[in-house]
Amino acid sequence: MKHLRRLNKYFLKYKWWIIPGSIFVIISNIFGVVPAQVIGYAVDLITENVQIYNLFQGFERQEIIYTIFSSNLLYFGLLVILLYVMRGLFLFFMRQTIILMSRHIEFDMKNDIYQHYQELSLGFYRRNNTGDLMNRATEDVNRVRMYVGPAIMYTINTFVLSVLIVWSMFDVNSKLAIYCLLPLPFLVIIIYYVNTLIFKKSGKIQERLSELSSFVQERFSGIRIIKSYVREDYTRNMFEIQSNDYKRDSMSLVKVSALFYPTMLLLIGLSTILTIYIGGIQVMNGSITAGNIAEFIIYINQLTFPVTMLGWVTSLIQRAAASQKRINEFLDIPSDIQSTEPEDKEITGHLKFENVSFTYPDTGIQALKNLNFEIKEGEFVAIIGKTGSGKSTLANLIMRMYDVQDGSISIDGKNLKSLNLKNYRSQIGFVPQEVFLFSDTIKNNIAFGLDQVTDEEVYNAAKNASVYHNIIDFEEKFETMLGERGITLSGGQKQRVSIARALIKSPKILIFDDCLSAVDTKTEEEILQNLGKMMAGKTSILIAHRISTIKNADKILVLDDGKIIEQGTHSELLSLNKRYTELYNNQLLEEEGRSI
Ligand SMILES: Nc1ncnc2c1ncn2[C@@H]1O[C@H](COP(=O)(O)OP(=O)(O)OP(=O)(O)O)[C@@H](O)[C@H]1O
Repeated sequence: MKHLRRLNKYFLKYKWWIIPGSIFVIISNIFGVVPAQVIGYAVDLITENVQIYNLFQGFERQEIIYTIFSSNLLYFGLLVILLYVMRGLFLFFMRQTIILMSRHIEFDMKNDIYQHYQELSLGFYRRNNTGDLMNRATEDVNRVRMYVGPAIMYTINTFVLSVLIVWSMFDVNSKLAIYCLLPLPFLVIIIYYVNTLIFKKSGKIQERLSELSSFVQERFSGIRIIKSYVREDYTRNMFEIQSNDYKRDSMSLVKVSALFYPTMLLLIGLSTILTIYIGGIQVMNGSITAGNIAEFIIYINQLTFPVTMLGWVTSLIQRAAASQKRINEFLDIPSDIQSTEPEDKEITGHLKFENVSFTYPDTGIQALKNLNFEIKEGEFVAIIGKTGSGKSTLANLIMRMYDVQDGSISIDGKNLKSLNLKNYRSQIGFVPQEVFLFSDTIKNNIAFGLDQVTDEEVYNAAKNASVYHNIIDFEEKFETMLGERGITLSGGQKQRVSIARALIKSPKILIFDDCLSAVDTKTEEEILQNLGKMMAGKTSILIAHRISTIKNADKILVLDDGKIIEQGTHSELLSLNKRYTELYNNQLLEEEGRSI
C-alpha cells in the first residue's frame, strides 16, 4: 500500500474534484436509502387502509375513504420517483467529478512517466525491454487509474451506503437486523477470495496476451527471413502453442467467473428468506409491521451492491499497489547522465580524450582502453579499424550517451560531464550507423532536430546529402510518407536522408558513424565533396571502413581492440608502413580484383 502514497500529490492537485465528489456520493446514497422507508410506510398504509375500507363496507363513506387512500398512494409513488431521480442526478455528479479526476490523473501520470523515460540513459534501455517499458506506461497506469477513480468512488459509496442501511435496519428492529446481516460476512469473504482468483487469472491472461502480441509483432517484422528460410509451418506451430496457452488460461477464468454470480445470489436469497421468516414471526408478535419487512427486503438488495464492491475494490487496490510499485521502480531510477552546470554554452568543437577507458556496464565488455587524442576546432578526423574495435563506442562517448569510467573527455577545455547535456547535444549533428527514420514525411524526418525550419533549408540539406534528386522523383516529393504507412527507401537513400537530418542543424560537431556504407563510390564522392563545404570550420568525425573515404582527413585514428594503434595523416600513416598501410594495400588489391 505504501507504493500508492506516490499518488497523493495528484490527489492534492485535484482536491477540488475529490472533495465535491465525495459529498455527491453521500448525498446520492441518502436519496437511495430513504425510498425504502417510504415504501415501508406505503405498505403499512395499504394494510391499514384496506382494513378501514372493509369496515365501511355498505356505507357511503367507503367511497371517500377509497379516494383519500388512492391519492395517498399516488403521493407516495411520486415521492419515491422523485427520490430516485435525485439519487440519479447526484450519481451523475459523482461520476462527473471522481471518474473525470481519475482520467486527469491518468493523463498526468502517463506524461510524467514518458518524460522520465526520455531522461534515462541508453544503458537503461539496454537493460529493459521495450514491451516492459510500454506496459508500465499503459497497462500499469490503467490499473492505477482504476484505483484513483472507481476504487475510491466505490469505497466511499460502500462505506456510506452500508452505514446508512445498517443504521436504518437497527433503528427498525435490531434482532431482525442481526439475522439479515448474518450471511453477509460470508459473502464478503467469498467475493474477496473469488475476485483475487479472477484477478490472478486475468493477470496471467494479460501476460499471455502480451507474449502472443510480441511474438506476432517480431515474426511479422522478420517475415522476409521466415519466407526465405521456408519456416512458415514452424512459425505457425509456435504461434499455435502460444495461442493454446492463452486459450487454456482464458477457459479457467470463465469457470471461476461462472461460479461467482450464482454463489452471490444464493447468499442474498438466504438473507431474504431469513428476513421473511424471522420478520414474519415478529409481525405476528406485533413488534414490527409488514411494511418493515418490505423495507428490510429493499435494504438487503441494496446491500448486495456495496458488499460485492467490497471484494472487487479490495482486489482493485491490491492490483493498483502492485502496478504502482512497478511504475515507481522506473520512476526512482535517476538518469545516470547528469550535468553539473545548467547554463547553455556555445561550443567551438575542441575535443580532447585523456586516458579514456570504457566498459559497457551491463555486459562487462571493455570497448575502449586508455585513449589519448585531441581534435582541434574545425578539424576533420577520421576513425578506421576492424569491426568491434570500438569506433561506435567512441562516437557514443562524444555524444555522452554513456559516461566514461576512467579518464576524461573535455570540450573546449571543460569536462564533458559538466556541460548542459541538452544544450551540448543540440550542437552536435550525429548520423548513426543504424539509420532510423520515423513513419512521417521525408521533410519532417530531415527537419527532426529543429523546431522551426523553412522548406529552403530542407531542400539544401537534401542537396548536400545528395538525396534531393531522389526525393523530387517521388510523386509527393518532400511530403512523401515513409515507414509502415508509406514508401520504403533504399538503404543508401535512408543513409542520405539521415545525413541531411544532421546537416540541417548546422552543428558545431558533426559525427558520421559509418554512414556511407550503403552508397556507391560515385555518390560517396559527391557526398564527401558537399560535406567538404559543409564541414568547413566545423569539427567533423567520420567513422569509415574505406580508406578512399578518409584519406583527406586532417587526422586519422586507427583503432584496434579498443586501443589507438596509429594516428596521423594519410601520408604519415603510410610512411609508418604498419597496420594502416596493410589495410590500404588490402583495399587496393580488392579494388584491382573488382576492376579485372
Ligand atoms: N550497447 C552495448 N552493450 C554492450 N556491449 C557493446 C555495446 N555496443 C558495443 N558493445 C561491444 O563493444 C565492443 C565495441 O563495439 P563497437 O560497436 O564500438 O565497435 P565498432 O568498431 O563500431 O564495430 P563495427 O565496425 O562493426 O560497427 C564490441 O565488442 C561490442 O560487442
